[in-house]
Amino acid sequence: MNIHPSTVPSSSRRRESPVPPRWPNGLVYITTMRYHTSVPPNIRLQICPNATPSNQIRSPMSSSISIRIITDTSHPAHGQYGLFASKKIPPRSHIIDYIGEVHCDDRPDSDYDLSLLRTEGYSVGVDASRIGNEARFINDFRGVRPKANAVFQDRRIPGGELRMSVWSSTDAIKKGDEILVSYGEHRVKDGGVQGAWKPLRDHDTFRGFHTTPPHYASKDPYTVLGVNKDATAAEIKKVYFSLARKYHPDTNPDKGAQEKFVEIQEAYDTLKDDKKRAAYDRYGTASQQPGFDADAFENARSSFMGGGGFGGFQGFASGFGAAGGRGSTNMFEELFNSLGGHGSPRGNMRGGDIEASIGISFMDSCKGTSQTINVTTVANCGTCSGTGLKAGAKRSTCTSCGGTGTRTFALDNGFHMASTCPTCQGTGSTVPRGSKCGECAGMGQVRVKKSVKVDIPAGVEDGMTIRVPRAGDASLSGKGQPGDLHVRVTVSPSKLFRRQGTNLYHDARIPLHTALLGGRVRVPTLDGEVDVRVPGGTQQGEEMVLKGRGVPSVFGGDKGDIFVTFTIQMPRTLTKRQREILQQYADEVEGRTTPSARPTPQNSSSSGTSSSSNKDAMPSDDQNGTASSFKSSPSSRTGGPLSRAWGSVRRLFGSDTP
Ligand SMILES: C[S@@+](CC[C@H](N)C(=O)[O-])C[C@H]1O[C@@H](n2cnc3c(N)ncnc32)[C@H](O)[C@@H]1O
Repeated sequence: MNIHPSTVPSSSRRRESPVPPRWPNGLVYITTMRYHTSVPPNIRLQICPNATPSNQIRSPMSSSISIRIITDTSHPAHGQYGLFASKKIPPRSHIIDYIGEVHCDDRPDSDYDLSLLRTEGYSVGVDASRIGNEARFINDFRGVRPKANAVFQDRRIPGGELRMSVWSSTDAIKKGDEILVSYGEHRVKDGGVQGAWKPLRDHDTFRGFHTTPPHYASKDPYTVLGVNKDATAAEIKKVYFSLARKYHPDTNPDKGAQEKFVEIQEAYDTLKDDKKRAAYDRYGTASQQPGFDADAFENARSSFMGGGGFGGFQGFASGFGAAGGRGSTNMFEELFNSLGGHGSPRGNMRGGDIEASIGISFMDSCKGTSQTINVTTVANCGTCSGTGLKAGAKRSTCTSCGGTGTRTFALDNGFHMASTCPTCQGTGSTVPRGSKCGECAGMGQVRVKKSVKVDIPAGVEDGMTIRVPRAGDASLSGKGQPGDLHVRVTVSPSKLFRRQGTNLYHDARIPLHTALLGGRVRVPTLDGEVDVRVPGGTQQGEEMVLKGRGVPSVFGGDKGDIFVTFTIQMPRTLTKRQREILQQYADEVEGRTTPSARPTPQNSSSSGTSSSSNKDAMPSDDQNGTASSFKSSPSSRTGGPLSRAWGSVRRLFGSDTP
């Protein structure tokens, strides 16, 4: 079990870029992602492998966009803002990243919450409702234009952070045109766009996106249409028409017809266009993604792969996959593995860490305790033993990524970036239709509640985190180690002690006569109360130290001390006799003689006894032997008139003489 002080990072202050023109007051403009506390450390690591989130990567298009108020009264978002092209934006160009607050909590009221990733049971969003950049002003195309001219596509930026980026689609965006995306069909209701950008919780197709995923053919178009690689344009067209007629959703009531129809459309879109077909033949499915740049791809190939020949994207992809048979030293493999890995090491990747909190009493924090907490973790499905398959069924290689678990596409700056394959969620394989395990719906994993015993060592402090190894989520592959459970400890404050490190501080209230004459006071310790002797002449605020009675250090070492601070309680009223005696005391202190206030014979003798020894004013250890030092001021050790009045004062104000 490991313990460390809370390390919730206080985000360092960064200089942000100047606010763009027409940025509304009251909104915070940021160019780096902010991470909300709802993002667990393991998820944050998946999104941003580096400790510091990268700055907004300035796209070459950043000077081509501007925020404008929508003045067109026919626009459904009239009076609101939109993002416009201030210069021509070429097709398939990276326009901007969607920057905001990365979070894992539910934000049902935000209209600016865009889904970034779904992983390990978490739905990660980027919410730009209060803080964000220009991308938050991008509207939906419905009611504005017949179709969207931009798409969302996730990507890893140089530095490794996962971002949702906006790209122009296959056509250029003209200067002055509004940049419009599709928020997704489900968001259109009664002619208006409602609650846009919110996550689609239970829709497989939209995994990883709140919005419609960018449209690009993810399957082999030749296979989809059932034509040979060397089929002529006329042959392809003929097959397409016959398949389109067969699967058209208007005429085919089958459940899967619409999906098949879309696949056919996508395949035909690729093969009917000579350029697209040639790109597909050379680079595979990656070539159909927005932003794919064949030249940059070639450059990357020659620089990263040493110019070695390979036949196309699929061949390339297998270069870093487990089954590819290539050496494991190419840079892509290293990059991918460092980003969460989709090559062979992924199979053994440990499960995710989970977090929980626990509340304990002050006394338990000092003495240590053991508690059982209930947590919900991801566990391998008991029915299919984590395979996600029905008995006897087999997984098939993911056709979107060729089994690599990663999709690669080109950025407009010439880099190629990896992102988790949305079809297989990085596993490299999919469960064939009808083969899914009924218990876990093909996931191989289920969420289970379990009890975990957490040993809390003596000395733990408020805000510390205790790590319970391997009590977290099961590994995705079922082969790696489970993640850890991080338990944040909240310690309730004590009414008796203040704590500083291993030392404890206690305020002991003592009556005036005990302070003056000495006496005893009951002082709490971690092992029960002890009787502490108060030296006569104790001053307000003086301290006594009970050595070794403090808290043990959680990191090992000696126990601290208890510091007892004396607070003297003054009587609010005095009887006549008390007043007389005090008057006598005052006279003596000030050198006056008042007959009426002179002490009686008994008083004199008592006073004489006390004054002769003056022992009450001397510091002494308590009878339990715990008090080992006493810090007193020299002024408390005065004798003379004070000592002569001791006997009277003792009789009048108290009886607990030492
Ligand atoms: C992400 S914001 C877009 C920026 C927003 N127009 C603004 O000024 O802040 C999403 C919101 O914009 C509005 N919106 C965007 N596209 C729309 C459309 N096509 N029709 C109606 N409202 C739209 C809706 O109010 C929606 O909740």
